[in-house]
Amino acid sequence: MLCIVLKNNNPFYCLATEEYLLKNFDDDIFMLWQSDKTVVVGKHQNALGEVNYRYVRENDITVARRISGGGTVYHDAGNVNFAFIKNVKSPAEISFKQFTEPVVEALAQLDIEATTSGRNDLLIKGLKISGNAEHVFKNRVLHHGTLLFNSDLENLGNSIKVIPGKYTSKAVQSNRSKVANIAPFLKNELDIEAFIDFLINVQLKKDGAESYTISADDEEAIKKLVDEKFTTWDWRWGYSPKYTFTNKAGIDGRTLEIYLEVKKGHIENANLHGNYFVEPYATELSALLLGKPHFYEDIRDLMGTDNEELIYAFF
Ligand SMILES: Nc1ncnc2c1ncn2[C@@H]1O[C@H](COP(=O)(O)OP(=O)(O)OP(=O)(O)O)[C@@H](O)[C@H]1O
Repeated sequence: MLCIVLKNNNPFYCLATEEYLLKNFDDDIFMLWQSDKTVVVGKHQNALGEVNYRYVRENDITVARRISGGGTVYHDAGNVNFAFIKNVKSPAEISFKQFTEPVVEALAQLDIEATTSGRNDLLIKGLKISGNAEHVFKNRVLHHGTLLFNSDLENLGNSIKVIPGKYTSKAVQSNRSKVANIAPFLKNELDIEAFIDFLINVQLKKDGAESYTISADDEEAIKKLVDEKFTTWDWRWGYSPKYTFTNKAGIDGRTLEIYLEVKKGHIENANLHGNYFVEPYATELSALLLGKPHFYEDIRDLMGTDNEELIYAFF
């Protein structure tokens, strides 16, 4: 097993590295990585419907999409991600427990009692400390999970706080859980670097484990994947399943009712009602929205305004 601690905190780079190692290596792999403030949505989720758009924009929180299914998680410098990549003979062989158990055992060595929940979570005293997801490629599986060590839980809560009812689709919805950090449960104080060292050393002690560093060739292929997939608008936002958006906003004492149908991130149908825009302007604007990306800059430019209440009414 190759053991890797990624030395790059760019979420797109880290997610691309997972995909690259899954699809281009033949070895079993254990990898740890961390990313700057990011909300990571599952492959089949509606990114706009999962994030608090205004909050993430105003707080420089990146939004990224991963290749595995499941719900939305928040990453920052206090969160550690682990990834197992393994060859399997048949899909029936894949179980979440097989990959969460080594993590539970490692935490037990730190005197922390973590339990697996019915869903794909790890809990301490009923609070979620880890969310897990998988992606299968040919005969290989990527299992990855988060570990909240000392994350900013206020930022976590705010960046995924959504107002229900605005977005409707068949997209996978996240299950909001009560979360906790691991650090407060430790008997002996440990900083996050020491925690990462500890986790990698637990794996390195196993038979056949060796440390691996991303090579210049790996790096080149990973960067290509970053540019061609992970940072693209089409993957991050446009990949969201078709959805409808409805909102009734009060702006400057007037009302604006918005109805949008959006496919591949682009507006296919739009209706603006209420007394915010007078006719025929409302109808004209509705027509102008067609074909435009459902995105901040596009709405702002189309409305020709910096009135944030008006722009954010569209999200
Ligand atoms: N870094 C994190 N670690 C653990 N839980 C988190 C984290 N960030 C957010 N959460 C919680 O997990 C919920 C999403 O969990 P859900 O079960 O929908 O997805 P998941 O399948 O666990 O995510 P993943 O697919 O990455 O495992 C969020 O609404 C939030 O309550």
